[in-house]
Amino acid sequence: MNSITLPAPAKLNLFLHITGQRSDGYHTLQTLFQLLDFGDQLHYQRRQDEQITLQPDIPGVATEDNLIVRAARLLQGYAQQHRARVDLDNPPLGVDIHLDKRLPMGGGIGGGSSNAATTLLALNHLWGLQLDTDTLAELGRQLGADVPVFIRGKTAWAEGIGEQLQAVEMPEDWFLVLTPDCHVSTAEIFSHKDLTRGTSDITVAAFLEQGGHNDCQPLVRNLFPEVDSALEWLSRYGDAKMTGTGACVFAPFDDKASAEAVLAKAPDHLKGFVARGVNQSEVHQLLNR
Ligand SMILES: C[C@](O)(CO)[C@H](O)COP(=O)(O)OP(=O)(O)OC[C@H]1O[C@@H](n2ccc(N)nc2=O)[C@H](O)[C@@H]1O
Ligand SMILES: Nc1ncnc2c1ncn2[C@@H]1O[C@H](COP(=O)(O)OP(=O)(O)OP(=O)(O)O)[C@@H](O)[C@H]1O
Repeated sequence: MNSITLPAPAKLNLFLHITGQRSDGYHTLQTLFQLLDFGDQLHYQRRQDEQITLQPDIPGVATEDNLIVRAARLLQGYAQQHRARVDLDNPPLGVDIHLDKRLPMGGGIGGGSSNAATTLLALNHLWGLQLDTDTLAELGRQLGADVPVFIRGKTAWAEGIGEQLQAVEMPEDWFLVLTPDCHVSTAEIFSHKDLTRGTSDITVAAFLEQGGHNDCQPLVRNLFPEVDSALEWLSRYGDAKMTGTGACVFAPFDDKASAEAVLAKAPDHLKGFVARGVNQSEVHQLLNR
């Protein structure tokens, strides 16, 4: 196989409870990662040398820092180390990558993390590495706390720092996601003195019955008026919440038409998209074919 095209789906955090902080600074949390059927698109073309290229650049993100390039380099290094001992005649591990970016950055919908996960999955396939899911998830974890859920490709309950995952079947609701025009830094929110860090653990059953909240939401609302006004507007039509550390906000709807009807009413400055919640990522469905 010489080329492959795969999506990089977005996720929503249906709730996000911060339950504590570890000695390394990372926060322990509970969340429900809901995968969506909407995202970026990536195309991978094998090269006959060991170079890794990415087009087009993301404005404001240096190529070396791009999670797509970092994921490709990490996998290349891992494969070179582990393959060399087995077979020196392997074809070169190089690739030209093309990115069609649709997801807003810093939106709390996991765009960068999903790009990284799709890249690990795609190159494992394209380069014929046959690494198992646990190995890919561990490589992904080194790139970001949100990468493993996209590697496993299932809507999931998460604990720990977000890496302990348990698949959960959710009703495949439709969501209206609004993308306020501001960029929220995850690191800034997690290091803020006013973040609530002591929410008690709940069970999956308790969440399914009573729901949950997002501990980052009050803080982000205070810091970013754009998020505050998006939440206020969407609350008129549904159960509006923020995802992750923001900036995106969302509400569930029974069907696509209802979600689209609300989006059509949004004031000009409020952009967004309608997507369906899925229990399995489209990436895995395509790779399994
Ligand atoms: C808040 C969530 O979006 C929920 O889905 C994620 O847990 C964030 O995951 P992510 O964007 O992949 O985060 P990373 O890139 O690993 O970390 C960004 C920064 O957020 C902080 N961070 C992240 C995850 C976590 N459980 N505790 C943290 O304190 C760390 O300061 C870290 O430097
Ligand atoms: N391929 C990429 N796509 C998006 N962002 C990237 C990428 N590579 C690096 N980044 C950097 O990562 C930052 C976070 O991007 P991302 O879109 O994952 O945010 P997010 O949606 O808030 O993610 P999360 O929900 O995982 O916190 C961006 O601001 C950008 O600087």
